[in-house]
Amino acid sequence: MKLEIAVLAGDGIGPEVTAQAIKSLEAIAHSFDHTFLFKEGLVGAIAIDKTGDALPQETLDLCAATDAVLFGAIGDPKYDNNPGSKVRPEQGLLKLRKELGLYANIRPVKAYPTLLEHSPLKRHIIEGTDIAIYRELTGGIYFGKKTLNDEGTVASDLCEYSKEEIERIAHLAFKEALKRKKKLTLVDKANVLETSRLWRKVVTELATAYPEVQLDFMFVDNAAMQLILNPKSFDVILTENMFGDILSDEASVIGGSIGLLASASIGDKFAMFEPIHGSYPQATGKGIANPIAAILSVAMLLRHFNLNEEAAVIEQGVEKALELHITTPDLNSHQPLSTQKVGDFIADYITNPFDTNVNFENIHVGQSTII
Ligand SMILES: NC(=O)c1ccc[n+]([C@@H]2O[C@H](COP(=O)([O-])OP(=O)(O)OC[C@H]3O[C@@H](n4cnc5c(N)ncnc54)[C@H](O)[C@@H]3O)[C@@H](O)[C@H]2O)c1
Ligand SMILES: CC(C)[C@H](C(=O)O)[C@@H](O)C(=O)O
Ligand SMILES: [Mg+2]
Repeated sequence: MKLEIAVLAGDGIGPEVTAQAIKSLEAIAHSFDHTFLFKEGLVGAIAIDKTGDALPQETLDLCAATDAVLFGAIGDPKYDNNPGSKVRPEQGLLKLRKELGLYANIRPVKAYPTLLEHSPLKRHIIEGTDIAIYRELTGGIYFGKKTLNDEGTVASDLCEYSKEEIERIAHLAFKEALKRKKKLTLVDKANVLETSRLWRKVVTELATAYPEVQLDFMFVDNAAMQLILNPKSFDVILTENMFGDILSDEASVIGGSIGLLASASIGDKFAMFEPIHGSYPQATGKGIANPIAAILSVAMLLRHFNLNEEAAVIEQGVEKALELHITTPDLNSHQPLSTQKVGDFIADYITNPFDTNVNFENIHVGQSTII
C-alpha cells in the first residue's frame, strides 16, 4: 500500500517522539513492502515563530491533501505563562481538528501485564483493564463563543452541542462496543448541564438501534472516582470534549504513564493520529520522553487502513520493550533508556520479530548493545 502522511511534529518533545514513530513506520514499510511518504508541516509554537500563525494555510492544505496526519504535540511555556497572548499554539491543534472535521477522538487505555507493579494503583484493581474512550472532539465548551468584558474581569465560554454532533460519535461508540464487551457508559453531568441532558436523550434514543449493547450513564465526578477504584467496570466510555480530555489523562495512571496513551482522531473524510500527552517542555531535547504513545498512534493509523497485521507487529514490539524494561525514565527508574533507544528497539523488533526469551545482555538496539 502507498500512503502519504502529513507529519506535524510540533513543539517540545513532539519532534523527538514523532521521529521514533516514523522509524516504526519505515520498518513496517520495509518488512511488508509498503510505501509511506512523509510530508512535514508546521503547527503550534514553532509555526507561530516562523509564520505568525499556529496553523498556516499551507499546513492545513497539506493535511487535506494527504491520506492521514501524524501529529506530535504543541505547546510552549512562553504562551502558557502569558494568558493575554492573542496567538496560542493550541489554536493550531483546535483549528486543525475543526477544519478536518475530526469529531471522534478514540483513546484506548489498558493495563499492560508487565507494568502492573508500576502503576500507583493496586495490581488487583487494574489487572485486565481495557477501556476505549470515545471523546467528542470538535464541539462543546472548546468551540463555543468566548467573551471577556472590557475591564478584563468577567469571562465566559459557551458549551453547545447539537443532536447531530452527539449522534455521529455515539454511532461510532456503539459500533465499537459491539466489537468488545458490549457495554457503553455515557459520562456526563446531566444533573446540572443542559448539554448533558441532551446527550442522555439522544444517546438513549439511539440505543434502540443497538439492542445488544448495555448502555449506562454516569456523572463525570463519579466516573473520575470509578476510573481509579474500579477501572475494569468500564468497556467503552462515550463523553463530551472536555470531560474526555480530563478523564483520559486521569486514566493514563492505570497504564503507568501518559507516555503510553495513543489516540486516533477520526472524521468522515480525514484522520489524524496523535499521542494524548502534550509537549512536556521540561523534557525537550533530553531524550527522556517516552515515545510509545507516538509509536502506538501509528499502530492506530495502520489499523485505520486495515493494515492489521502490521499494526499488531508494532504493538508486539511495544509489549516486548515493556516486558524487557526497555523503557524511558517514566517507567524505569533503575536503568532508563533514551527516547531514541526505545524507538530503535521497537523498529528493530518490527524488522526482525522474536518471541523467545532473550538474554538481556544480548539485545542490541540500533548499533549499540543496551547494557
Ligand atoms: N495534544 C497536544 O499537543 C497537547 C496535549 C496536552 C497538553 N499540550 C500542551 O503541552 C504543554 C505542556 O502541558 P502539560 O505539562 O499540562 O502536559 P504534558 O502532557 O505535556 O505533560 C504533563 C506530564 O506528563 C508527563 N509526560 C507527558 N508526556 C510524556 C512522555 N512522552 N513521556 C513521559 N512522560 C510524559 C510528564 O510527567 C509531564 O510533566 C502545554 O502547552 C499544553 O497546552 C498539548
Ligand atoms: C492542547 C489541548 C488543546 C488538547 C485538548 O485539550 O484537547 C490536549 O490537552 C489534548 O488532550 O489533546
Ligand atoms: Mg489533554
